[in-house]
Amino acid sequence: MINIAPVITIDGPSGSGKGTVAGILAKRLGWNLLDSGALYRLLAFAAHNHGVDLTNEELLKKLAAHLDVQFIAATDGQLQRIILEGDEVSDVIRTESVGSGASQVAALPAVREALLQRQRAFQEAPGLVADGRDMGTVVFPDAPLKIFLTASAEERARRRYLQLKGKVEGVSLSSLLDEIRARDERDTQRAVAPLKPAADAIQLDSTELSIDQVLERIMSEIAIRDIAG
Ligand SMILES: Nc1ncnc2c1ncn2[C@@H]1O[C@H](COP(=O)(O)OP(=O)(O)O)[C@@H](O)[C@H]1O
Ligand SMILES: Nc1ccn([C@H]2C[C@H](O)[C@@H](COP(=O)(O)OP(=O)(O)O)O2)c(=O)n1
Repeated sequence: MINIAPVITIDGPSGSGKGTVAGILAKRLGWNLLDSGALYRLLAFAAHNHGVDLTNEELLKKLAAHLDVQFIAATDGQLQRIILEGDEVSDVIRTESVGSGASQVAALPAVREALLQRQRAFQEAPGLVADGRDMGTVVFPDAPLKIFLTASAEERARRRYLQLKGKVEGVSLSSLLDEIRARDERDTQRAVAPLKPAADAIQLDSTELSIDQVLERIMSEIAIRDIAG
């Protein structure tokens, strides 16, 4: 049977605002949410716990195929919760070191293949908002609305700094900028499903836009296409 639940994809580099915007949109529309980056982060985190090297493609593929994870949807007053092998890991997977590990395992073709069906299974009625790097190019190529969200590396590092300051010890703006640039490089240069806009994506530079302004632009694209009923 053809899956007719519409998908809105939001791809882009780290700190461009994908996760924030996708979460608000999903809530506003009453749609499902796929944070695909969380899957790569969970895999890197699980690999660390199980002593699996981040270059061992064969073992990582098996781990990805059997990843025991539960996404508990956000409710009013509570953010989305992520449970890995019975433990709540929602916060611990958000560090830049797990992000860097995620970017490493994400470059392995067998890992991406193992996670593909798991991601597509999120496409359920009434619709799906999916954020990541290859949502519009590979995972949901038929999505009726694809957004490619960017911002300058300096602005993205500044946002991450404000987000982590006070929560994580020893964060510095200059090291965050270095880490963001290294991740951009790896994610755009890899051979499989690199970070790039789909040919039919709408590109949105959020460097000078507030979160509300980004949402307003996307809502007007949704209205033009009449995809949210
Ligand atoms: N347009 C924006 N202007 C200012 N801050 C933003 C904007 N978009 C997102 N942010 C903030 O930047 C940080 C990173 O956003 P996030 O959604 O996690 O980015 P991504 O998922 O692309 O890595 C968050 O603290 C978020 O509140
Ligand atoms: N669809 C996706 C999502 C994430 N990845 C990889 C590449 C990213 O650097 C890491 C982490 O992604 P995540 O979206 O959680 O990272 P940011 O919140 O943008 O910093 O995973 C991917 O290759 N494909």
